[in-house]
Amino acid sequence: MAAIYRAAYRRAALFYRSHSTYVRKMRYLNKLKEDDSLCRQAQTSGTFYIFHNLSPFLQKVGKKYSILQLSAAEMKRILEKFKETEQWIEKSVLIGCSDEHVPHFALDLGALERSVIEVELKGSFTDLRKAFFVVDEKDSSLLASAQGLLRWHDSHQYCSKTGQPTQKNVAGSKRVCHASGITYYPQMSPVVIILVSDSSRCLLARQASFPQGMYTALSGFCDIGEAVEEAARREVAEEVGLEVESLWYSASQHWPFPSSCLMIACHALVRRQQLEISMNSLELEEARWFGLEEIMEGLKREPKSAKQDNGSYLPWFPPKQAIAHKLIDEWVKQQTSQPPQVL
Ligand SMILES: NC(=O)c1ccc[n+]([C@@H]2O[C@H](COP(=O)([O-])OP(=O)(O)OC[C@H]3O[C@@H](n4cnc5c(N)ncnc54)[C@H](O)[C@@H]3O)[C@@H](O)[C@H]2O)c1
Ligand SMILES: [Mg+2]
Repeated sequence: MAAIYRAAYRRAALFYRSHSTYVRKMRYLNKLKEDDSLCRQAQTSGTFYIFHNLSPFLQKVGKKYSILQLSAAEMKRILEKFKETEQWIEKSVLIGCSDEHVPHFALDLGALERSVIEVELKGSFTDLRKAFFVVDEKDSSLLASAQGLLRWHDSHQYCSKTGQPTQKNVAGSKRVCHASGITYYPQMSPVVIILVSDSSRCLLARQASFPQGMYTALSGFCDIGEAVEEAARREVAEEVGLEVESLWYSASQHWPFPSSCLMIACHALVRRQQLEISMNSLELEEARWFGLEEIMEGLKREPKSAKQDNGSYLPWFPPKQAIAHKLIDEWVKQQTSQPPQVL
């Protein structure tokens, strides 16, 4: 028996020595997703981020907003206040873990009285459209993915083939319809976002629904069967009537509005021979070229200071939490650090 334990100990020690903190963490999370009883046990020692009808709970200290992590014991105390049983904990979804393998869960308390929780925990459930932009950047991506997963569960309670209820696994990484045997997995919609440039200017556009004065890069949902490159070329052609000459990938981001998009951000150069914009006015209100100076001024401008005395608005661009901001920033860096490219 002792030999078996020694061998197991040696294997564990080897695993710890030969894998980084990151690898161990990812392996642990993967195990929690696959193993219901391990995950149920993890819920008793994990921390909880709470939501109310998809709005995350925020606390304000001075001018700073932060998200609250409840311990399992605090979570239990809140639920007991409502005479709700711990069964509620089963509704939570796994959203990550610390380097020390403390698992993090998100739980939507939408069925409970909102104001009672707010008074008890000294904070407020805040619409994600505000919360996303006022918390620290790492917290905004955590809120976005937690809300995305909770939203997906909320809207996939029934099997689309049989109409029967689906059941989530403990971690919330899938739902199963036991009548049909179909397994459903959380989904995101791929969206391309493209910053078009003619090498000395870049093209930004606005939709009529945008806040006044805000311009951003072109974007669009990928069609089924399309590669990212094809979607990017099609969107540029559809929205502004230009043909992309070359395209390169920059970065990606999970974007929670209106619901779970995977933003795939690219830079594109268009043919110098055809720089005339032919805007699709069903989708866009305005699309135009911006020079470097105007972009640099727009990046410094706050939405609040964009309104002029005559009622018109000076251009401003999405905040740093949006991947469009990164694309615009990168374009400025290209312009200021490299000689202009000749097509
Ligand atoms: N994070 C950022 O920096 C950033 C910047 C720009 C746009 N976006 C996001 O990109 C998304 C798409 O941008 P867009 O409005 O230009 O797209 P778009 O040009 O494809 O037009 C939207 C239209 O596409 C159709 N559509 C096709 N597939 C869809 C799907 N899976 N979900 C919803 N609608 C679908 C609908 O008719 C919708 O009205 C938006 O959700 C927007 O919030 C994010
Ligand atoms: Mg679009």
